Amino acid sequence: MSIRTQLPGALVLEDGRIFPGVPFGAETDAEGEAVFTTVMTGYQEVATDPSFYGQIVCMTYPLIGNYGVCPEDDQSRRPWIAGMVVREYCDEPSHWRSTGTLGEYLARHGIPALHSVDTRALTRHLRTRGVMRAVLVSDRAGRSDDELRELAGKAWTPNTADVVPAVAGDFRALGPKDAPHVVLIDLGVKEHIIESLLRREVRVTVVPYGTTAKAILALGPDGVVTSPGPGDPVNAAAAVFTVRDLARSGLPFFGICLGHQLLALAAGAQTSKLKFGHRGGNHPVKDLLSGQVHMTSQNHGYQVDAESLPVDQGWQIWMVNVNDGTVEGLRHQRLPVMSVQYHPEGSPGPQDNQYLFDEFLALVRAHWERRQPAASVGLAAQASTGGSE
Ligand SMILES: NC(=O)CC[C@H](N)C(=O)O
Repeated sequence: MSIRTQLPGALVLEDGRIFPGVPFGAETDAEGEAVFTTVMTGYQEVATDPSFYGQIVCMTYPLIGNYGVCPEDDQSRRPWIAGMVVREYCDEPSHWRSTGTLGEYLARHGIPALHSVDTRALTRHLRTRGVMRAVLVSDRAGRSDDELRELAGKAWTPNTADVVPAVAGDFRALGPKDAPHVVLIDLGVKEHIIESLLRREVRVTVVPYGTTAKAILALGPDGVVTSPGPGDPVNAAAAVFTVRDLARSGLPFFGICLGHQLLALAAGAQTSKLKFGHRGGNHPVKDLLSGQVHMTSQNHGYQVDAESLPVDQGWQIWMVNVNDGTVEGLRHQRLPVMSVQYHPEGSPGPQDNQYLFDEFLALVRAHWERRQPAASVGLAAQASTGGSE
């Protein structure tokens, strides 16, 4: 028996492969879908990104935990991952913002993790075979490999039901009252999306999953954002009609990740599962209108099927992934509607695509200005240019 097989814990995949490891975090078992992300930093943002709900995340970057955790980096109210798998874990973090270790943090939330796992072999396996069901066991003692394989084969995954209600948030009114008004449909939003909007001095009303288009329009928005979220988009049916009605209403609309997939479904297009998804901080995406390539932060397992998009109804593929050609953004020729499959807010990942919030909010501001009485628009313009007379 090699030393590696004597490690106390293991990640067991549904196809029978076993990856031994040493437990940290909560000493318990977890089930979910095994996926990998290639981001080099941002393990806390990954853990608290609701789109990772029900997934056991393998971090390909080989050293995790070295800068600890801090409350400001949380992207939502708690970590949602089912488990984490890393190569080397650092339990003695060093960073001026750190308030504790990743292990304590995961333990506090009941989430198990493994270190000393051969994450390169695991990643190559998932890339070749595709993401799959898995169980993470902290202590294998008393259970045979075959018993564990059976558990892995029956593991729950977030792909078979509507999992948005598990993560989605409540109603929130944020930002200045007298400002362009964005309504954000929260399907599992990351805080940095909300911060990216508020930083640009708009009013943001966060509404829960299930809010109807009629109720949203009654709030008097100047634009609507539909957030990222977990699971298979076809299961988030409660939002498809809402998105369809809002996109058709003529209001500026920005769909992000799950929001982009729901926009495509609302347009009559189809979505499908990618073999191993896009999760990382350096996915190149080409804007087909400008010809520019941007480095993007991504976390998705599903895609919009390009050939199913009703182009005869004005829908356009705006962006594509340079690595595999998948659809990364949509626009409409007549409606002020845009969507991206990636994360313009980064966190983790590059901030290069923050410009998308500027582009969307330019549409939102134009809508707001059209609604103002002529005299007050003049005053607002004077105030914003520093005019005092
Ligand atoms: N980040 C997201 O919104 C992900 C969307 C969807 N759950 C997917 O995996 O494709």
